[in-house]
Amino acid sequence: MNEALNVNISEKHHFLIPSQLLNLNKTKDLLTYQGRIMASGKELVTKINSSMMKTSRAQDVRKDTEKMMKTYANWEEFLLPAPTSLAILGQLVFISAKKDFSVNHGMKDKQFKFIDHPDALPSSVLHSGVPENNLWMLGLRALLGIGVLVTSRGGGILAQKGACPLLSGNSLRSLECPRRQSTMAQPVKFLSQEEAQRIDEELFTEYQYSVDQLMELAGLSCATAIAQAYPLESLLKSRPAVLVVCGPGNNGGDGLVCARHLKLFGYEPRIVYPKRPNKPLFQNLTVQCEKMDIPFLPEMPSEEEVIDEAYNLVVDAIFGFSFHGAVREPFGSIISTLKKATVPIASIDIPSGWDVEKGNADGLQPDMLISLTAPKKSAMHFRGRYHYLGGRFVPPALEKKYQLNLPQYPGTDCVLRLP
Ligand SMILES: NC(=O)C1=CN([C@@H]2O[C@H](COP(=O)(O)OP(=O)(O)OC[C@H]3O[C@@H](n4cnc5c(N)ncnc54)[C@H](O)[C@@H]3O)[C@@H](O)[C@H]2O)[C@@H](O)CC1
Ligand SMILES: [K+]
Repeated sequence: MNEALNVNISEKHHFLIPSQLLNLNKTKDLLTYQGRIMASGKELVTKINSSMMKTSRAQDVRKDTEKMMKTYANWEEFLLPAPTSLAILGQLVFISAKKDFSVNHGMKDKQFKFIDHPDALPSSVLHSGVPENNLWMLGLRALLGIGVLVTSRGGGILAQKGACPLLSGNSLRSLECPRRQSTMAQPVKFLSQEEAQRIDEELFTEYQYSVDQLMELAGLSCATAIAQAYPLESLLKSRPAVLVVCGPGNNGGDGLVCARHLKLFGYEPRIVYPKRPNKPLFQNLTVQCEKMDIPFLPEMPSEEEVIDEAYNLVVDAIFGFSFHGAVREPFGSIISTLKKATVPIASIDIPSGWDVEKGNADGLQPDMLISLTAPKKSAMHFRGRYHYLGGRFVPPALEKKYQLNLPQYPGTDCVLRLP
């Protein structure tokens, strides 16, 4: 068997299975995708056989395997501009794309072209119907805790454990994952409150950064991550309104910067800023927002229904890693209202009101968390959909000193989605 197969697993995603790892005669088992896609062996064999016999023209493919393969394209054309591809054992395993493609059309000798990049092994996984492969993969997955990464054009990673962060890029460069092996062995560090504060201090004193500098990068990361997770076109309300609730410290400052960038990205932020520090940094950030026509609300809407009706998202920039003790007013009431709201909440650095290390099971349960610099211990209790890392400004020497084991950000991106 020397043909690669393209097997549809959902409306949007396709698996590409290289020939050497798939033996149709032995295909008895299941094709699975993280427990979501299941095709019984017999059914799978039938589908695969039917697709293999009808791959000479795209129309045939479309006609006979409508759900399996749609319009054709040379798969190589899609590697650079469109989907993310994965490699395993030095071979391309699958391509996922919103666009349709075919691997059998126009390829020399109908051979599948391998991409030699064994480093990508830990970040991808093959699910084939071959029992031996299944066993092998089960063992490998158990060993490495790896999962499948499926990405789609222009979209973010669809949440897979152990997925190579670089693979969120959409070019062949994304197959390179130079720091992955070390991060597999040493996962990203979750900081204690004291460590977070020491790193913060060191950045300003030893490394001579100004707060404005890092806050700008932190706020930009937050806006970028939000735009990735909640793209404008996905918002349910007709206006892309976002409520940004800012607290009295630097976390609140991150919120102001985030609001400014969200506005530049096309969102309509509105800010609640009840306790404004009397410092030039925060005053300047406030003026910048005002001059960009970002409204400051006179007070927090006290009813959650109002928030749910008017906003697509709430950015929680109330407290960060210096929070401690019981929440004082007016933030106690604000957090209570947010707890009752149903719109997604994106928390900057720490869900406000959470103990920095222990979290808070009865507190806010945000849909998104953007950890800055490195996640704090409380992030282990985060149960929302999107956990991003932002604040790509840590000097390597500082990273090394605190053994942060930060994962590699993709290309020039300032954010990275964590598993
Ligand atoms: N070091 C870093 O990596 C960076 C950190 N940044 C941000 O800075 C944050 C830390 O900022 P801060 O140290 O100013 O602290 P926070 O923003 O976490 O909050 C401190 C403020 O909250 C108040 N507060 C604390 N506990 C309270 C309670 N129980 N009830 C009511 N008010 C309470 C304090 O009085 C103080 O005004 C980080 O979480 C992050 O968001 C970024 O701005 C820049 C880079
Ligand atoms: K926060």
